[in-house]
Amino acid sequence: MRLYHAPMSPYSHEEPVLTLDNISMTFHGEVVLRDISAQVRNVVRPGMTQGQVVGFYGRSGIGKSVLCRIMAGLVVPSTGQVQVGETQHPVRPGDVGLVQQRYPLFNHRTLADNLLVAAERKHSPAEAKQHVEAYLERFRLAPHRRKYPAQLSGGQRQRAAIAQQLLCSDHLILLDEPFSGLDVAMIDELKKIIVEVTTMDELNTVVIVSHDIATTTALSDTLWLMGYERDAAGQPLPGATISKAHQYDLAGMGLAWHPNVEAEPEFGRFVEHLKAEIRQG
Ligand SMILES: Nc1ncnc2c1ncn2[C@@H]1O[C@H](COP(=O)(O)OP(=O)(O)OP(=O)(O)O)[C@@H](O)[C@H]1O
Repeated sequence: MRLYHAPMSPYSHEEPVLTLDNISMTFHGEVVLRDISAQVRNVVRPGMTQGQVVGFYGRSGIGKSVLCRIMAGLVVPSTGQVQVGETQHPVRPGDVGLVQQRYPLFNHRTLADNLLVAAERKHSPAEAKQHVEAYLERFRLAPHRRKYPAQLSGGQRQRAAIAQQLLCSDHLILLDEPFSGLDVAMIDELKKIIVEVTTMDELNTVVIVSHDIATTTALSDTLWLMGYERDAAGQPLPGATISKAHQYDLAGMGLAWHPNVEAEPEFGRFVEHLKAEIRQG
C-alpha cells in the first residue's frame, strides 16, 4: 500500500555529497551498528540555491552519536567507509563540522576572533576575514562581534558554533540535538539559521540528529531512521541499521522544506507514521 501521494517533483538528485558505505561498528564484541549504506545527493531545485538537510532519528542509545562520530571522521568504523564532498574522498577529521550541545568556543577570544581562528584553518588571512564578516552578518551576530563567549546568550553561542563549524569544514555539518533546551522563539530562530545555511551554497549539507521529530522533519529533504532488522524467525539482528525502507526522500514526496509545510495534513500523517516506526524500534 502506498501511504503517501508523491506529486510531480521539481527536484532532481545530482552528484553524491555524503556516502555511508557498509558501515559497521563493534565495541568489545558488542555490535552497535550493522551494514549501514546510505547516500545523500545534491538536491537541485530549478531557480533556487538550496543545500541538503538530513534528519536522523532513532531511539535513545541505538548508536546515533557513534554514527555521527564516524561520519565526522573522528572514529574509524570496524568495517566500511564514509566518503564526503564533491570528490567523494574518505572522510578526514576536519572535513565535517560537528556542533555538539556544549558549543565549545575559546573563552579568552572575542566572538569575531573565534570565527577568525576557525576560518584561517581553511582560508588565507585576507579571505578568512571576508568570510567571517559575511557570516557575522548572515547569522545576525555582527552587533556582538566584540563580546566574549561568556557574554553571549545561549542562542547567540549556538549560532556562533554553527558559523564556526561551517567556516572550517567542507560544506558538511552535523548538528547534535540542536533544538533541545530551546524556547519556541529560539527554535524559530534556529530553523531560520538552518535554512540560511542551506541557501548559502548548493553543496552545504546539514545532518540533524534529533528527538524533535516534527521540527526536524519540517526542515529536512532526506530522513534516516535507525532501527533493528529482524531475521526470518522474527528475532532482532544485532546492531542497528538504516534500512532502505527507512531512508525517506522527502523531496520526492513533496514534503521537503517549504513555508508552512508543518501545517499540511500530509505532513502530520507522515510524522505520526515516523513516530510509530520509532516506537517499534
Ligand atoms: N567508546 C565506546 N565503547 C563502548 N561502547 C560504546 C562506546 N561508544 C558508544 N558505545 C555504546 O554504543 C551504544 C550507542 O551509543 P550512542 O551514544 O551512539 O547512542 P545514541 O543513539 O546517540 O543515544 P542518545 O539518543 O541517548 O544520545 C551504547 O550502547 C553505548 O554504550
